[in-house]
Amino acid sequence: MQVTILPGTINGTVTANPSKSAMQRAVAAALLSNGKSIIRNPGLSDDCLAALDVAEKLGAVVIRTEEHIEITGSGVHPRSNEINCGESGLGIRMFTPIASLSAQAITINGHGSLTTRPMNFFEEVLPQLDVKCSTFEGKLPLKIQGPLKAKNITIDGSLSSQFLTGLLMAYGAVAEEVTITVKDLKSKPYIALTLQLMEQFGVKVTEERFEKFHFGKKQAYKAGEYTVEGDWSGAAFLLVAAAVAGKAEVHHLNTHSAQSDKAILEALEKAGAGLLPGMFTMIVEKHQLNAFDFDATDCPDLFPPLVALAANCHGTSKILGVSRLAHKESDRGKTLQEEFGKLGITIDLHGDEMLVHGGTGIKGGLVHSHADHRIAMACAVAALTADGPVIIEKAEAINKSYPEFYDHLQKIGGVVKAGEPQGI
Ligand SMILES: O=C(O)C1=C[C@@H](OP(=O)(O)O)[C@@H](O)[C@H](O)C1
Ligand SMILES: C=C(OP(=O)(O)O)C(=O)O
Repeated sequence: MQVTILPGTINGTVTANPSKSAMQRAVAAALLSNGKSIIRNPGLSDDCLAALDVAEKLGAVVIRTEEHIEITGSGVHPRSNEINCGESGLGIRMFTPIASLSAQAITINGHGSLTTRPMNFFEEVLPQLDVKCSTFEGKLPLKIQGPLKAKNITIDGSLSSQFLTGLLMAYGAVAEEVTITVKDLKSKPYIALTLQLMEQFGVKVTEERFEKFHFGKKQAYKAGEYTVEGDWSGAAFLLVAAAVAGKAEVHHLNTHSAQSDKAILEALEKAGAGLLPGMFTMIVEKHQLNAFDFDATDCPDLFPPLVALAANCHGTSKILGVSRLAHKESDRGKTLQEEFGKLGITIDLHGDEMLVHGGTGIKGGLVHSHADHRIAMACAVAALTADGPVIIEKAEAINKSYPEFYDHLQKIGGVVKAGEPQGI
């Protein structure tokens, strides 16, 4: 699907979409709880729907109503010997250790970019926990057979925090007096989010400097009511749109959230945007913007909106953490360089550093999302200050995390047209 975004001014109010990171974790915790959990403000992006499907296949009863989702869990009792995590990195890395809690042999699959993302971690780690595990040359499909035994273990956290999230969630159901030790953990705030969610579902883990995670007496997840927070990762695009092209008010954003991507506020502040934070609302408005330096190692999903911001800032912005992007839905450092290059913005990649030469003027043109939701959204934001329309190919990629994105962009004043521009 093609979408065309016209240059123009932003001015409007919108409510943030639900966080898929929070929603997926809540679905997993509800599956592991005994009894009925109610998830309010549920996310319905593709990654969230895949999580609900996996939870059902692993034994939960899921009922969707107009306002909320009920998940009745009783631990892992697979109804199928195959699960599919769609395109979700978090989904597969979280549900693999969870599915390993059962003694049943299970094949775990996915599609699209997930089939190219590394899964060797499981082959190295799960056998240490008495789980048989094989991959196809480090990639999907994964074949596992548990039951997982929670033991003292040391793992490498440098590739992705998602593997640790999966182990923590699974250990929460069975662990007793054991410690997970992690070396070189990246994306730490995502682990803070995992621990917070586990505690909300009744499981407490003692954490030391994000290196040691200790489980004391045996605990059990407790079913309950959970409201999914607004998503800072998706809202970052709207906040940048406001900073470069007008003004916007975004509701349902918790400034005390554990979500790593609320760090977009620091970058906006460094760039000189006008910020008016409330407890659950952010107002951003356009001011003169200057180049900024920002370390995105622990919030890698911010790279695409940061690049859209930097393209509008006078001077060269430096963003650290590019090596974290190689195994996302696309190789995002290179994808951003290629697609923003088509819009006249030069990006240099030097090791772990990205340099964005901004303020040189954004050109209209034809770009491709590479089936990566965050690339489609970054290009849409860049279009607002371009000298002509930007046509985005494979624009439906947004459905992975933020199906409401184009509607929300329109709500705050963006002009979005399906297909190629006509008579523009
Ligand atoms: O736990 C999560 O919800 C996520 C963790 C991050 O992955 P890494 O830990 O691989 O950086 C992030 O990029 C991803 O979009 C969501
Ligand atoms: C990388 C992402 O998600 P995941 O790893 O869960 O697929 C993302 O949402 O940008």
